[in-house]
Amino acid sequence: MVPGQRVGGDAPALALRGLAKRFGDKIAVAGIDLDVAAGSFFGLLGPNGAGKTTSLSMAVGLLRPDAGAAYVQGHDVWADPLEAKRLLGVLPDGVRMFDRLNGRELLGYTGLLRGMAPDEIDARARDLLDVLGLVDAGQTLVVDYSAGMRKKIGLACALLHAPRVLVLDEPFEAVDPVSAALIRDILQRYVHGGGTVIFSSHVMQVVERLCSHVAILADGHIKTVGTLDEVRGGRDLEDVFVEVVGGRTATGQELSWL
Ligand SMILES: Nc1ncnc2c1ncn2[C@@H]1O[C@H](COP(=O)(O)OP(=O)(O)OP(=O)(O)O)[C@@H](O)[C@H]1O
Repeated sequence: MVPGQRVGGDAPALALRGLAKRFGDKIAVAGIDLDVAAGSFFGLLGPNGAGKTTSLSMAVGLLRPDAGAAYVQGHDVWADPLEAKRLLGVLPDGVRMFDRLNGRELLGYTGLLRGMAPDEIDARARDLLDVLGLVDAGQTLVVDYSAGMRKKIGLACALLHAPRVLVLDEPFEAVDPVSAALIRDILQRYVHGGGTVIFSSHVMQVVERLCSHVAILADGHIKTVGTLDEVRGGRDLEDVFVEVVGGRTATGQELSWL
């Protein structure tokens, strides 16, 4: 039995074992191993095209890996999807929503798919729309939402069934600062209450402020992983990130014609 398959209280919230994906000649994810302990606030960092979305999509059962496995509290996401997905709340990036529903209907539909009772769905939907500042948008079709509003209704859908593990792809992208502060607060309270959050981001300040643990992904490989302090090593996270991913620095000569 591999460690990720341990079921029970001491199982990692999320364990990835040799997860790999290729698109044609492009190796998007090169066989990654990762353990996220329950109760962690885990930030997945990486430059554009590093493989973050591909990794998270495979980890939550949205994209079938070419090789490897993913376990949520010991339940194999692909072999035992019902139990794994019961524990999971997911905010995917770029996955089409049922956007011809309004916000309230989308939450209602999500709750019914989750097997929740209609009264409970109504009460929680009301709370979530209120907290996320979407009450007025409750009657608006999701197709007419702004990018930030779509993120927020997606987050509401992920939270609705009170999952134990949240996997959020770029939850702060396109969200205004007031909403971002609110989402940070909700997620911090969720982790203090024993939940686990794994999220991808490009925003170092958010990761430094929130995360207990960090991994940096580049070219489909995990380059470094550990507690925030271990990864930072007493430096700015941004400096570590640029060094780890091999970023170029400006010479001042770029686009001289501009
Ligand atoms: N459906 C697909 N078909 C072909 N190539 C893909 C597909 N999805 C992802 N890729 C490629 O796989 C690599 C990893 O993409 P991925 O979206 O996982 O990166 P990312 O780290 O999430 O990037 P970003 O920060 O820009 O969102 C990229 O080179 C991308 O072009």
